[in-house]
Amino acid sequence: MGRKNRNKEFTNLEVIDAGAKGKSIAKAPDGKVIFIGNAVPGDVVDVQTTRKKRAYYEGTATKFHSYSDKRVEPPCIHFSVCGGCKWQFMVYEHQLHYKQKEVINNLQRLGKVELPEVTPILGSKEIYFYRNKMEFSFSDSRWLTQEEIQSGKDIEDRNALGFHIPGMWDKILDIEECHLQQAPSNGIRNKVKAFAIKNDISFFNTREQKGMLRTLMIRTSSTGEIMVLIQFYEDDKEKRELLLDLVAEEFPEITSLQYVINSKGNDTIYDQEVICYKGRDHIFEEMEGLKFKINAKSFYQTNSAQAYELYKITRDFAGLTGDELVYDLYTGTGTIAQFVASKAKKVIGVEAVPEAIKDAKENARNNGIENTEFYVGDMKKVFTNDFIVMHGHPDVIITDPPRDGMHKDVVAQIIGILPQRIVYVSCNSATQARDLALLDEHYKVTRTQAVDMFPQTFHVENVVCLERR
Ligand SMILES: C[S@@+](CC[C@H](N)C(=O)[O-])C[C@H]1O[C@@H](n2cnc3c(N)ncnc32)[C@H](O)[C@@H]1O
Repeated sequence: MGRKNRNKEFTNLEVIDAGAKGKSIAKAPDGKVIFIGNAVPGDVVDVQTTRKKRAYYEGTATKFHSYSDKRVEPPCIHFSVCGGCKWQFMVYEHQLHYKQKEVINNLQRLGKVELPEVTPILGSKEIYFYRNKMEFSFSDSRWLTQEEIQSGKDIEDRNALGFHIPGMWDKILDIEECHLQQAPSNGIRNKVKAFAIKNDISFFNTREQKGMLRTLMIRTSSTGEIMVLIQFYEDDKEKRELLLDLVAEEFPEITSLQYVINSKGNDTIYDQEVICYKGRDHIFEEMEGLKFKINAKSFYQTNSAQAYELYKITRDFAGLTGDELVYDLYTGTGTIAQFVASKAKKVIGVEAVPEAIKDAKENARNNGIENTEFYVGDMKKVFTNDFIVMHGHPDVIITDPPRDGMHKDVVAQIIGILPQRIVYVSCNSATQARDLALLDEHYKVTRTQAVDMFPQTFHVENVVCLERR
């Protein structure tokens, strides 16, 4: 016996807001909220629910009675299928409005934060082609469009080089043109695919775990350098070198051509040997005369221009006079630490990834910075009383944790040592709000500034300055 379809249909609903995870919001006649993925605030739609929870529904707009004036025609041909730029159909100013609203909402509702005057969110000058790093996956089972399926034809070309279909680990959407990374990113990706097909180099099959080509990573930098890394699963030296030579010949502007042979189950390269085939094994990014060496495994903020803005705000909020001992928690490759170093007495960076700390030390040395020190380890284990005794009591803590926010022991440790000022940089204002609530007894939020690093998505960065009460 088939399961009863519990999905509901609602007609003529006005979409009233956009909320968490980028979904738009309407109210059902029973008063519950409906989260809708394919509508913009201001649209009037019929909705088919796809999921029912105690407090809300999830659904899809099936018919549009009228379109919102917040809509814009998405420039990308892959828009409706690709999960990458979910807000491409919304005018950029409105994207910014909803991002700012989300941050304020989280800080006030989840963090119970008493907010100072909120300055407007800092939008990105470039709203397309702003990313400096993209990763594409190869697959021999390309995602088929509705038209292809309905045509009933036998489809021979199933090779794809592109992005995972949201929620489907084994299906890749073939990408012809992506609007996220500047040239020659699209050219390189399309040529790599064409060369591989022409020379019969097999694409990866996720289910059967076979095939040669696995992933392609392209990194570009503001200095004009380009890194290309091809990850192979099975290896065939002759074919591998043929492909790499074709790419090098076609794109002489590539300054770093590398590869990995990775026959393990997952395709992360962090525990793999990266082999440099042509050029250098790194590229450089530059900011205010500081140079940051980036290798294939290095973390670097993916929107370089907005990262510069974010770091300037962070430095400004830190209010340094040259006398302060600063801790830069979750320092990554030490970019913030080096960016503020000339304004502080000393900066101490802590980070879990050993390679990042190695880069941080090397970059600081190459930049002639002598007042930074970097330490590796899990924050809650490294950032202890003994560490403070050894390295000194911080006047200012800058913290830039991953999406999960700070571990509660790290927050407790900050409360234990009570620095005068904290600058909290966050890519997830919900976890930031949770941590601010824990700090509230001792700290007052004096400044807050949202920064848009990822136009066309619902993601937003937020910087908060906290002063001791
Ligand atoms: C958002 S990034 C910040 C990077 C850096 N501030 C920047 O702007 O380039 C967060 C960093 O926290 C590190 N991290 C994550 N969990 C950690 C932990 N438990 N202990 C220490 N570092 C951690 C990550 O490796 C990553 O480099």
